[in-house]
Amino acid sequence: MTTDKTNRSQKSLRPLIRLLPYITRHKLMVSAAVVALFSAAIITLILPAAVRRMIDFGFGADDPALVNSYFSVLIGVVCALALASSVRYFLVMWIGERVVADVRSDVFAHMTYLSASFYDSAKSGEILSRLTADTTQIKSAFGASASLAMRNLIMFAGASVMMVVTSPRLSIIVLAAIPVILVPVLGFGRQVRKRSRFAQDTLADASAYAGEMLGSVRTLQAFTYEALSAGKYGRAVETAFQAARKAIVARAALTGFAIIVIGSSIVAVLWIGASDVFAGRITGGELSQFLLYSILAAGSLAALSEVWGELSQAAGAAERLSELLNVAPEIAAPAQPKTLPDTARGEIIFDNVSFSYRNSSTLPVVENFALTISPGETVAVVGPSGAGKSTLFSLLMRYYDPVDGQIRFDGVALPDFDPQDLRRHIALVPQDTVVFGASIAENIGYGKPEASRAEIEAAAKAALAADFIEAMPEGYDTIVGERGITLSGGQRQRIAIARAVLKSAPVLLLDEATSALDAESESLVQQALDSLMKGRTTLVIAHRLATVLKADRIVVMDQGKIVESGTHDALSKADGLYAKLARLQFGADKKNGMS
Ligand SMILES: Nc1ncnc2c1ncn2[C@@H]1O[C@H](COP(=O)(O)OP(=O)(O)OP(=O)(O)O)[C@@H](O)[C@H]1O
Repeated sequence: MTTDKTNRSQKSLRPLIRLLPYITRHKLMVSAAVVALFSAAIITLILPAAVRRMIDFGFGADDPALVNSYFSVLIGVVCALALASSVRYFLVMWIGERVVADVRSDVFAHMTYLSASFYDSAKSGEILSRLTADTTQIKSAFGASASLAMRNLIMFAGASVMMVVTSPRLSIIVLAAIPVILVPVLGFGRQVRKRSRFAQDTLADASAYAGEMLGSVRTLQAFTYEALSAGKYGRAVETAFQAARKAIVARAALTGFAIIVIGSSIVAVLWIGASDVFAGRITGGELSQFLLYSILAAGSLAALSEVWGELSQAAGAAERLSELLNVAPEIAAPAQPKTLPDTARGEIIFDNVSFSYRNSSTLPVVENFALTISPGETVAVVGPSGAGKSTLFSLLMRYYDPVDGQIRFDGVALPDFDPQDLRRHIALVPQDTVVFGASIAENIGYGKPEASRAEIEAAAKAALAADFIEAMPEGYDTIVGERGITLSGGQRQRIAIARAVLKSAPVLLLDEATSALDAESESLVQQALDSLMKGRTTLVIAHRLATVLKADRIVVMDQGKIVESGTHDALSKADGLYAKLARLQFGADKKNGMS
């Protein structure tokens, strides 16, 4: 997604066009900024003409009164310039900040809708880097650079016209130098663009690595991997530095080159101009005026060459953000989605479903899977690791669509629903509960965003979590997760159960924890689950004998297929895969398994 595209479409500033809608949204501010830009440029262009008149008619005619009146007008001009410039600065920076804020929110919002298959191959650190580093580049482009470019373009055009008006002869010398400057500038610009995109890509890769490492810092320390990972990150940052260095070298060379060409043509103009004054072809004032205009024109051109580099960098950043915005969610709502009533029954049918993950080998992970789960029924799925049990859940939640066959919820095929509507009717209690860096109340509230505090507390009670929550320093307002209190495995699970209670969905997907909870936590979790499962269609990936004993039916999966199904007693007698698994996983007899 990154470096492989490094060399693609770097020839233009075209990616910036994608950002135009973000700018045109603020028409008033943009028009005001353009007015301020033009005013500041025009006022600056008046100055050399005023200087010439002062020299020729004030000093030349030995008229101090005229010089005095010029100076007082000049103070007024300076004030007007100051006002126009500060208004321009404010408006232009405002637009830059606004555009970046809008782009950031849009990219993040878009990312939250992308499908599981996108995240199977994407790196979250890299996306974060795009959200922060790339948008910052765009800010500087739309804030400073775009306004500089416009101001300098206006100045360059105005100053060039005024140069020709002042002295066509001298103008020819200056204008002849322009192609000599522009051609290499464009060449260098391309180099800068290519190299800075490479630097940004490398940095994004390094950020992805840092994010992954810091996210699992305990594992990193457990394997004494500190020095190795620091070295790896250091090398990645070094590569980014080297890439940035190359971009800087190209820009430095560009700046030096521009100054030499521009400086020499100014000296040449002065030289020839001086002899013209001696020969009486122009006045001293005209030469000063011409010189000031050519300095303005040259200054604008030099600034433009720098701005070109910055805009090119921003184009790279915009291109990378466009890539993200162009990824369409694979799982989307149909044009006319069917809706599930609040009283949905919760009947689930897997109709000869086959599925394989696109990013791994083409071997089917689920194959011809056929299962009907009646409303209110509890089905336990057991099977060896990698059999495809969790994949069933992913298919039912519609993170992925089957390659073949169909899954139906209350008789309607899943793609006929809006995925959000479908997911609102399924409560998932995962094996590893994710606890967010927020208060306990907010964490439980994930089950139902509009839930009241009383509902949240009732859900916690039903999940047998109220006691440990109330014992915490700030009760339901205690911050947990990142930078807060870390919860134990059993506590996390009860938070997940509370979420599911709050959600009160007709279908419950339960992925039992494999990690051994202590006997007390386990019995609390089990009790909480028992009351949650009542009256709901439940599909449970079972790791405990207690669960399989309670299930209405047990389905045994191996290599994506159902190999056996029935009750515990019937399957134990059959002496197939279940009997083997039961001996290994749940212990040889019921007593062991229940403990
Ligand atoms: N996101 C994914 N991308 C590619 N392959 C995947 C993905 N998730 C799972 N797999 C593969 O699909 C197969 C089935 O995985 P799944 O997680 O469904 O098995 P499971 O029965 O739940 O295993 P366990 O009991 O160990 O959790 C495995 O071979 C796994 O490597």
